[in-house]
Amino acid sequence: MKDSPGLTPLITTTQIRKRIAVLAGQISHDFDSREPLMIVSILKGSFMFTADLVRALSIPCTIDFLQASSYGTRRSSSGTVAITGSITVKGRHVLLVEDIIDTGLTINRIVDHLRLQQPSSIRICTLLDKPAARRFPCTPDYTGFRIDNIFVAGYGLDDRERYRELPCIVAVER
Ligand SMILES: O=P(O)(O)OC[C@H]1O[C@H](OP(=O)(O)OP(=O)(O)O)[C@H](O)[C@@H]1O
Ligand code: HPA
Repeated sequence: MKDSPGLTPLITTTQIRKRIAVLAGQISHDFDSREPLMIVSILKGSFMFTADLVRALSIPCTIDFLQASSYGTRRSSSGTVAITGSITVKGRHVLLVEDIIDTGLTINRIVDHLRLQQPSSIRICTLLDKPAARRFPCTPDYTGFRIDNIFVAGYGLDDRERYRELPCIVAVER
């Protein structure tokens, strides 16, 4: 990890790799008999998780992206989610891939947005879950790690656009 004051290691690269292998096994098993799974990666935060997850799957999939932004350069949600990108999910089995579910606002907005198109199913896979921070109900179908209500960065997640490139998850001092 880069030598930066205020960053405390929380989840190592090895722990992430091992957990993704388990998640990918579960997802591959659950969607085995269906048509290609439609992976929808929620940018920016999930770019690294998505890249590692899809390489560990043993089933066919397609990969699309939506960008959702509500934090901007803050450490708390602005309360509104800007969704950009246009994808077609009608009749598809969709797996939303998130880096983190915190208040739950972003994932709820995205699910509502995509349901209008009548997909066959929508499931949620998140690397990190912060249940103690939830303000909008959401129970992910696949979770990498449950964490306390602390601000984290690395492995795609940012603190004011910094640290996305770290290969591990760190806690950020407030
Ligand atoms: O559950 P919530 O409280 O809505 O928080 C989770 C969302 O917040 C982050 O996105 P952000 O808006 O920071 O955009 P980014 O992924 O581009 O960093 C993260 O990537 C999730 O999408
Ligand atoms: O803890 C977090 N870190 C980075 N981005 C986030 N978006 C919601 N929660 C977080």
